[in-house]
Amino acid sequence: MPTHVPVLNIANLLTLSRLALVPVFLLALFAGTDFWRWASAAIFAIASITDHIDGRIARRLGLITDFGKIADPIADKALTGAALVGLSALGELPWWVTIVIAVREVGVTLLRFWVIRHGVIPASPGGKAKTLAQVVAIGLFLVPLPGPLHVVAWVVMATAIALTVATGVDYVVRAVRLRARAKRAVA
Ligand SMILES: O=P(O)(O)OC[C@H](O)CO
Repeated sequence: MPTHVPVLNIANLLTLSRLALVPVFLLALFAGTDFWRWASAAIFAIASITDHIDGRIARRLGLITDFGKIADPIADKALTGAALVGLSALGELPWWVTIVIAVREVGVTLLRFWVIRHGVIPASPGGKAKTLAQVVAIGLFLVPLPGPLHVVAWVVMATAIALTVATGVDYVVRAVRLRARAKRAVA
């Protein structure tokens, strides 16, 4: 692993490109035509794929940075948050779903900054599974599915909500433990 890893490396640039795609995605979602609706789903899919790729590249090329550990989940949350708010604003997803997920995602981000003096809490395997479930659920809501298949979208969304809440609680426990360890170390 290189001793000094530049922050502006290919993995972090991919993460930043995911953030840059958020306003483009929203413009397409609210354009109001079938073509742009499919385009919004495609943009969402492309941006979500960069989430998978940036982590792999960072690990394979030894480009892991603290900036990446913080920016990667924030970029994911900006993309999924924009999609959830957009779908709720369009009346296609109940607001309570968006609010439950948003409270957890903002809360975990604040938690990460709360303990940052003591260390970085990277994405856990559960957190990654949660993001995957959210992305698949949102993708199924974005593409115009025939009525019966909408049930599938809801089953995946229910799984995503359960994982969102469970991993949120897990991060609270991790943050409290990290702080307690750090305090014991200076005592
Ligand atoms: O659950 P979080 O906040 O760690 O987010 C997980 C990331 O989105 C995985 O890329």
